[in-house]
Order: sequence, then C-alpha cells, then structure tokens
Amino acid sequence: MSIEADHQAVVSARGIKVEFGAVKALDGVDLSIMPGEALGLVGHNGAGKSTIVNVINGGLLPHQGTIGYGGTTGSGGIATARANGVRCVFQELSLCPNLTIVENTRVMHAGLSGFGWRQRALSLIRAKLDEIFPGNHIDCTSTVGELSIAERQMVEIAITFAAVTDTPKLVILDEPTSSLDAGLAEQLLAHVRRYVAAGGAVLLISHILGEILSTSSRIVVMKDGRVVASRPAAEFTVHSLVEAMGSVVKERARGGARALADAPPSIERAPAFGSQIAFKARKGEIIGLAGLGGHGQTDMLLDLFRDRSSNWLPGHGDAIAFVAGDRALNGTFPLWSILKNLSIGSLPHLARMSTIDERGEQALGTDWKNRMEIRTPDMGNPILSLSGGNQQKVLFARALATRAEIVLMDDPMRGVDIGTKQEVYAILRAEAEAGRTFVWYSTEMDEICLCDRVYVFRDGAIVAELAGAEIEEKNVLAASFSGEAA
Ligand SMILES: Nc1ncnc2c1ncn2[C@@H]1O[C@H](COP(=O)(O)OP(=O)(O)OP(=O)(O)O)[C@@H](O)[C@H]1O
Repeated sequence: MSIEADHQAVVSARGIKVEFGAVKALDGVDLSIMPGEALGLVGHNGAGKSTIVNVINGGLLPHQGTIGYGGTTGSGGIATARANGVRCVFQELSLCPNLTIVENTRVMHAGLSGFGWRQRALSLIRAKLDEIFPGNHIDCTSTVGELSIAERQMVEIAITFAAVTDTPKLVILDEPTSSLDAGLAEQLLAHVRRYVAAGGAVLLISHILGEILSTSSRIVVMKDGRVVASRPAAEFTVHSLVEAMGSVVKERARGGARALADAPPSIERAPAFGSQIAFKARKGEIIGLAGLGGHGQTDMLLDLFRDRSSNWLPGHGDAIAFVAGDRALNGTFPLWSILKNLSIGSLPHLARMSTIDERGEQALGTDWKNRMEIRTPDMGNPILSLSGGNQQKVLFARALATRAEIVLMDDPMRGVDIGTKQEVYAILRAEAEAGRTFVWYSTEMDEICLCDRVYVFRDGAIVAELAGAEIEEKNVLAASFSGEAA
C-alpha cells in the first residue's frame, strides 16, 4: 500500500514482529484497514490473528514495526488506539460478571458520567441492543454473571458499537459469532454491513468461512505469524481460502445412513416440558442437538451428566465425559499446564499406586498434541499461553482421551480452525464406529448435518426428531421456528 493510502487508513500496521519466548507470534505483518472496509481475517489456530488484534488495539506493544492511526505513526498503546476510534470485542469476553449490563456500559464509556448516568446508559445500551439484535429479550438491569454466554456476547458487541462522545471508527470483532446461533449471527452480520456502508471500518475474525465470504470486502489470510494472502473477497471461495490457510478440503462424511436403529439405547430420557418426543442415544451413534441457541440444549446435556441414575440404562458403565461450551468459565484450569489440563480426565488410568505414571502422562500428551495439532513448543507451558482455538482443542482431547462410553459436547468446536475441525470430525466418526456415543450440541449447521440423528429444541422441549436424509438445514430451521419439520 502507498504512503498516501496509509494516510487515509483507519489503522496501518507495518513490519510488526511479536515474540513470546521461542514462539514468533507475528513475523513481520503488514495490515491496513480503510474507512468503509469490512476486512475479513482468517488463519489456522495460532496463526497470530488475536496477537495482531492486540497490537492494533494497543494492548500489546510490538517488538518491531510501527502502527499508525489515520496517518499518524507511533508505537501504539491503548489510549492512542481508543482516541483514534478503535474498539474491540475480544474472543475471551471481557465484561465484569459482578456488575450489571448498565454498569458495564459505564465502564467502557467514560462519557456516561454525572447526574443521571444510569438512565442514559440504560437508554444507550437498550437502543443499541435493539438496533443490532431486534427482538432480543435481554433485561439491561441484570447482572452480567446471570446471562448466558450468547447474551454476554450480544451485550459486549452492543457496548462496543455504542457511541457516547466519540463514534467508533474501527470495530474489531474477534470471533463474534462463536456463541451466537445462526439467527443472531445473521443479525450481527447484517449490522456490520450497514455500519460499513455508512463509512465505518470492521476487522472481522472468524473460522466460519461462509460468514467471512458473505460479509467482507477484502480478506487477509495469516499463516504462522505472516500474512500469506490479501485480496478482494470476491476472488476467494471456501476452497481457495482453506488452501491459502494451509489445509486441504476433505469430502464430508455425512451421518445418518448408518444402520443403528436396532442397537439398544445407552441413554434414554422421557419426554420433558410438554414434548411428545423421548430422547434416546444408541451405542455408536452421533446425536445432534439443534435449534436456536439457549432453547434447552445445554440444560439437557447437564441433566444427562448430573442425573445418570435416571437417564442411563443398565449395563452401560458410568464413564461419561463432558466438553464444556464456556471454556473460561468451566473448561480450563487457568493456572495449570497444557498437559495437566489434558490429563485430568484420565487420572484413574494414569494412577499407579497412588502416584501418577508420568511417562504415561507424557505419552498421552504427545499423542493428543499430534492428533489435534495442538500448536505449542512444550505441553508443559501454561494453558493460557495457547491461542483460543488451541485451548479448545485441549478440552476436546481431555474428553476423548478418557475411556468414557458417552461423550456430551456443548458446542465444543467454537474457535477451532477448519483444518483441525475436519480431523476432529474424522476422529468422532471413528470413535463412534468403535462403539462410543456422542451427544453433540452445535450452533453450526454443517456439524448438525454430520450427525446420525438430530433432536431439534424449541422453548426447552424437543420439537422434532430428524434422521438420515431428513437432516437438512431447511428441516432444522423449520422445526426451530415453528416446531415442525418442513
Ligand atoms: N501470552 C502468550 N504467551 C505465550 N505464547 C502466546 C501468548 N499469546 C499468544 N501466544 C502464542 O502466539 C501464537 C499466536 O497466537 P494467537 O492467539 O494470535 O493465534 P490466533 O490466530 O488468534 O489463534 P485462534 O484462531 O486459536 O484464536 C500462538 O502460537 C500462541 O500460542
């Protein structure tokens, strides 16, 4: 990009290098964003996307390189970035859980001060939530800790787009739809398109390539700390994006066609909350839980996990594993190493005379590091040194490494890159064929279509059961909204 164009750019990063010990997180990155541009940023887990976001946002000072805002050049910093209209919705949501939504709005907008600030904050956030997510039922006087992960994401997005004294010029959205269902995600992406059409700039990071392609004007691909492609979005397809990221597109093995109908169920649950449909999962099946987010899918998974005695059928042991959806809240042990976070689920099998078989633990770590492509130089490093997607892989590996016959998954692929997802789908299918049962809540339609059978949820109840060729987007959506398959 020319120096003249750099002057017009909302932000312009040149030759940025950041290292964490031996890891070169950014190795000479150039990135500029112009007003009115929706820039899509993609790359494998650990490619450096969140790190460049932190540099642009001023939270991280680069070891080398310059960062300029609207033609000014300097070394960055949070105050400079904020003064130049840079706002960020982080991958790890950053609201204060013990404060109300209104109070969180005040924390992010210092301009809401003086007499009557609560009322002004309430009007501001209420209006922004309704503008971006029409039809939401969020009570803005509630404490953030009481909200679901999707609601927290919605609130953080609304606070970021809200303007008190200064209008945001660049909004960075780091995996903003990871906790939103398809309907909410589309509302957000429509808002992004309107915001950009009105002259704002957005940097959108996502592993859902469909939304990157449909929303961005230009796409930048990162790989191993470098930018490897930067072109207009119209020049990319899902295929070419995946290839640019360094992965290979594999043929999807669709679920549904397997002859499991005669196998005895391993879990069964009577119809609940006015539903006519009982839940059953047979040995070797991958069961999908679909429907709009927050309609009872996670509650049912927790119920199956907690109340084994009433849901489980005799003869199926008691080994059950759960992959949590909210990684920070109930997934990772933040002070532990990557290896300890992985091996905690397998301790009964690693125990030798009241001590841990360390060689066995190391071998388990090496095996799953390779199978899941966990990107770290050392499994002894702290879990928080991993990128978000790589932390998610560890949680997945923790469950799969156990001997649990039944694995419950609460939307566990959030933030995992497409190359790894394909590997994990193959592992799931192989493990199911070896006799494991998976119950998988997913907000991604592509994943629901990989399942053998699908239960669609609405208002806390199962409203439809789909199998085989019936598992199609239109049927899932029809049941999610009207309670009946199309
Ligand atoms: N605080 C840290 N300490 C050590 N290493 C770190 C730290 N933060 C990031 N890294 C490393 O820097 C690299 C880039 O990480 P980054 O979070 O930018 O990746 P990403 O592209 O955002 O990945 P994801 O898609 O998983 O979010 C990774 O190898 C990561 O392990």
